[in-house]
Amino acid sequence: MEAGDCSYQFRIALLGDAAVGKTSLLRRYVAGAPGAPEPEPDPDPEPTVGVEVYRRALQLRAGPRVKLCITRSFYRNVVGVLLVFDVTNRKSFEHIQDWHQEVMATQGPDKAIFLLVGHKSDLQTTRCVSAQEAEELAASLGMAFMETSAKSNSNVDLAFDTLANAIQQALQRGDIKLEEHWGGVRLIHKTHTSRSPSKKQHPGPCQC
Ligand SMILES: Nc1nc2c(ncn2[C@@H]2O[C@H](COP(=O)(O)OP(=O)(O)OP(=O)(O)O)[C@@H](O)[C@H]2O)c(=O)[nH]1
Repeated sequence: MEAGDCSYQFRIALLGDAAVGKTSLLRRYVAGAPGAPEPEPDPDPEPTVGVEVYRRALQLRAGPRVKLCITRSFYRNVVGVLLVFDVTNRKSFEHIQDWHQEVMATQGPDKAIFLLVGHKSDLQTTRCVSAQEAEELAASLGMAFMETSAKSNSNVDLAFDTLANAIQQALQRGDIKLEEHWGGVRLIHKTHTSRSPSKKQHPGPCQC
């Protein structure tokens, strides 16, 4: 596959307890796209209802471009999951394994790449989950760990970039496979998308 000939579409979900900051993280990431304004996290946003899809394109290190379709609640047919806890909320950390198991039970093992995210890293004085224990949990679940803050815009782009590049590497290794009826990953051949794409090889535009 030539990097310039095609691009990917990855479906990604952010999962975690209420109020850990999923919506703020997503909004910060999408607002960080070139040309977009950068809002402050909403100090008291309404709890999110329904499935909102956020989109942002990025360039993978290996060459291809990818469009991320990101939700904060829907986790069937996703290839990547950010498991988010709040570093100042111990319960949200303890629930991470439940979120992980729920994804595995919903779509089967070896279908998704995970990244553990300790969010609100700007709140150092009220932190109650150490980076070390989060690293240990991540290692035990076979995933990487990163701390982020939407408020101070720390590691927000890096978290999504890390997940997207890990997905691409898993695809290259064959650990994750393109499947015709699975929306987690789509491959879009740029030179063919505008004229009669074959269903198998050219799955078409974003449908997330
Ligand atoms: N200090 C700090 N506060 C944050 C950060 N991100 C979000 N918050 C605050 O945390 C609260 C919850 O943020 P949301 O983004 O609504 O969290 P959520 O996980 O989407 O919540 P639900 O919709 O209930 O699932 C809000 O008051 C945000 O302003 C951050 O990085 N640092």
